[in-house]
Amino acid sequence: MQDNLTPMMRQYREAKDSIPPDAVLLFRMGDFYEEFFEDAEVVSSTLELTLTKRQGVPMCGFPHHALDTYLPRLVAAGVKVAVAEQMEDPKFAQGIVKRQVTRVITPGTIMDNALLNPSCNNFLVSLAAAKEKRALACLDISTGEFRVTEISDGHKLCTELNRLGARECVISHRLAAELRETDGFPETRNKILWTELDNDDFDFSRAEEFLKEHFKVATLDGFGCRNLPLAVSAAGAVLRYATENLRQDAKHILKLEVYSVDHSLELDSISQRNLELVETMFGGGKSGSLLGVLDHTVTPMGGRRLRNWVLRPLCEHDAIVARLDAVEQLKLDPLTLAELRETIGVVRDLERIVGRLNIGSANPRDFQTLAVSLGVLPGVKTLLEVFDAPLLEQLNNRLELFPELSEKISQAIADEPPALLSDGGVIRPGYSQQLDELRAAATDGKGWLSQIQQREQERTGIKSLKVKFNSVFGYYIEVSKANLASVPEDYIRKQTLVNAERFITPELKELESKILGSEEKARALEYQLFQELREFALGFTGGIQNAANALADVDALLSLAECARLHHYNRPGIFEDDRLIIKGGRHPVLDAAMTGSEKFVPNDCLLDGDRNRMMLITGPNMAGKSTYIRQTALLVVMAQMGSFIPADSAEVGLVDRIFTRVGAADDLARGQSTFMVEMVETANILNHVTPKSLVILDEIGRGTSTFDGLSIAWAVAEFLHDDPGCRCRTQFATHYHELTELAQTRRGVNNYNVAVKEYGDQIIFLRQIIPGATDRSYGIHVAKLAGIPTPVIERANVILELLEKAADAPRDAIASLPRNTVKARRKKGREDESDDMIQLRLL
Ligand SMILES: Nc1ncnc2c1ncn2[C@@H]1O[C@H](COP(=O)(O)OP(=O)(O)OP(=O)(O)O)[C@@H](O)[C@H]1O
Repeated sequence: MQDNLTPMMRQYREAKDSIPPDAVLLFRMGDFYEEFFEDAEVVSSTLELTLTKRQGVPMCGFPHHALDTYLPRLVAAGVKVAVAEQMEDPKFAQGIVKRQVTRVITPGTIMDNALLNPSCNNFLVSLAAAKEKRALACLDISTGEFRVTEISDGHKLCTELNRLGARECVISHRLAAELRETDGFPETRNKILWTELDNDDFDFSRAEEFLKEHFKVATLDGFGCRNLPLAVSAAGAVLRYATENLRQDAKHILKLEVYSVDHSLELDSISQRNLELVETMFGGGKSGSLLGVLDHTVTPMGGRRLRNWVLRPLCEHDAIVARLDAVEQLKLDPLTLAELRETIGVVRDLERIVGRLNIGSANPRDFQTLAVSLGVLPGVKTLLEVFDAPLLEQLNNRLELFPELSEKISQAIADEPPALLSDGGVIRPGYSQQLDELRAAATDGKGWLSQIQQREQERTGIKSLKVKFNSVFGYYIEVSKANLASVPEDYIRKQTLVNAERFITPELKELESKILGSEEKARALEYQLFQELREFALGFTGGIQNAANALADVDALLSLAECARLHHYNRPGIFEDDRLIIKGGRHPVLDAAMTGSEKFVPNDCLLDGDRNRMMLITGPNMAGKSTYIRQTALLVVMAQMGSFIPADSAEVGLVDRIFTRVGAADDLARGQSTFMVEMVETANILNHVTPKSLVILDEIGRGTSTFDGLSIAWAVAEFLHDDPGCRCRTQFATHYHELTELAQTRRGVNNYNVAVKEYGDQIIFLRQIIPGATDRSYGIHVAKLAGIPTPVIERANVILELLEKAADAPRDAIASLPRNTVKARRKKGREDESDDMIQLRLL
């Protein structure tokens, strides 16, 4: 079969065999990238290109210069793409042109700037598993970040996968089968491309050897990998996969860091979404999220770092205080703060430029931006010297300077270099004498020839003397027969014609060798000089990565200080106990958005251990309950990431996890009902909460019958308050007014409500959280505000009155019930419910 193929098709087949089976191959043929067979169908339908057929073979293609447009579209559509380039100039090829797959682009191994989001990391992760243990390695090949951790708690693993926002995950066939069986990682499954690899790729010895070879070390102990065999398996597998896709060693991956997820406040994917930490709930992007308010970073690295801080607040007192000290000093010196932000704003994406330099895909402009970025570092250092906060001093010490490299680049690269090296004009005039001569030969060649012609005419007195060119002799001087007597002795005769003779001179020949091919030679020399410069720059990879890392931290701290300054935030106190006392707290997003006449109403929070462990918040619809409890969680996130917060004062006892049960986002895709989702989320909280956690509950049990819902809500509240494994800080917003009676039997439960004023049949929301319970929801008022027709509103009022009368009985009964009689309570609830139904039907 293979033998019947044309040589070109055989070459195509070989290339296809060398790439993953699910990747499409863009095969360079002259000025086009061509696709064949199923690949042609995928590409034509994704890019809406014409699908043709030649000898029954489906084909599709596009011009080579359209690659930059089409490649991002294919990758964005989730297609894995392999590119096979022509490895020699077809003009000089003997036989069929050599072609080779130069890269395979999958969502996790993107290097092209056009395909990357500057404000997010692009993580490729891998999972390795053995018994109950899991290891997760994450690699951002574009920035050079490479980390690994071992996690035994499946919940934490899901959280971490979500937090990383991984684009692609590599796992062994074996683990994939296991996950499918156990329905592992449900919430992350759809967002990630799962790539299955051979089980052997995760073999410990193979992975260890690969990593040792990559890092050129004899042991991985230096990276902290001792006794972490699973971590080594995951890390080896992911790096090997990435380098295989890149078709080269990723030299800028200089270290592997071992980290622990326990060093940060855990925010599971549900809380990440509910609290709208980095994007709004319904795919609305960053604007409107907490990050949207906090992000005043001026570099892409800083933007990514701050995003990371929001998703990974700290759990350690000293580390938080160190950040707060830095933010405080920066905030107190607004002039230096502004100057630092302006100076750092010049720095471009150093991490990714260094990545491209190492992979060989950096373009001339990357060098220019590298030089400009490195050029501002001395200024940044001087400005930072003003401060003595230990963290700022530490970061300043990590900011190495690179005068040699900046200078070399400034000398070598032209002021406005083209984007492509092949366009020429990249190297600055004066950098290489040889290059200057070649360029001059190419551009000035014609001028020199006419100068020689004029000079020789004057020297010999032969007016008709001409400098000419042909492909046999190159450049020559032609003198007519009549003037031969005046030809000087240094002319060397080459040819005699009927009416003229042709001569050459040593000077003319020297010039000829300079002019001919000078353009091509100039380009080759430019390429060589560029490569030399690249080699030189590669020597600074580690140093630049360190500096970029420190700059990212500085930029993130500047951003927090700027935000604190703009929105009048204050420094929170951080404590090791379980207090959470906030005075005059504001919701960061709403507070920043309400800049008009209507101002956000500040509220307090009092959770300080035994007597104040649970705040039960009742109050009308639309009063601000959800806003208030989310605000509490957001303020804790901000405080623990080292930010000042929108509050008059705050004392935050360290929180280990924040759990939220807010709203009811249906999960129709996974076939779960609203109530089921609510219960799964609640179960997750009850199973994982610890005494150091903060739990935010916005109504529980709304999705089922009133008494089932109330019973569940009641039992959950009791469990959170009483169970020795929980006893956590809780804010519980509810419309089940019966629950307020818990405050009478539970020492740590306190009632609060949201104040409203009534004017006739109108209500005014005061947005103030005040102590005490309420027994009114004003739901019908809100329904009226929403435009429900008057007859329906009137009828609802009548029904409400009846129901309230009927409900008095069960409420009294429930309040007096002991904890373990939920079943009986439920039964009673159903009986009451049916009484209500009978009355309704009678009305
Ligand atoms: N403290 C505040 N200051 C000013 N406006 C506020 C405040 N709190 C809430 N709001 C405004 O009130 C609106 C309704 O708030 P929220 O959704 O929190 O009410 P709710 O009591 O949870 O309502 P429901 O019980 O119907 O879910 C918010 O969208 C916000 O615009």
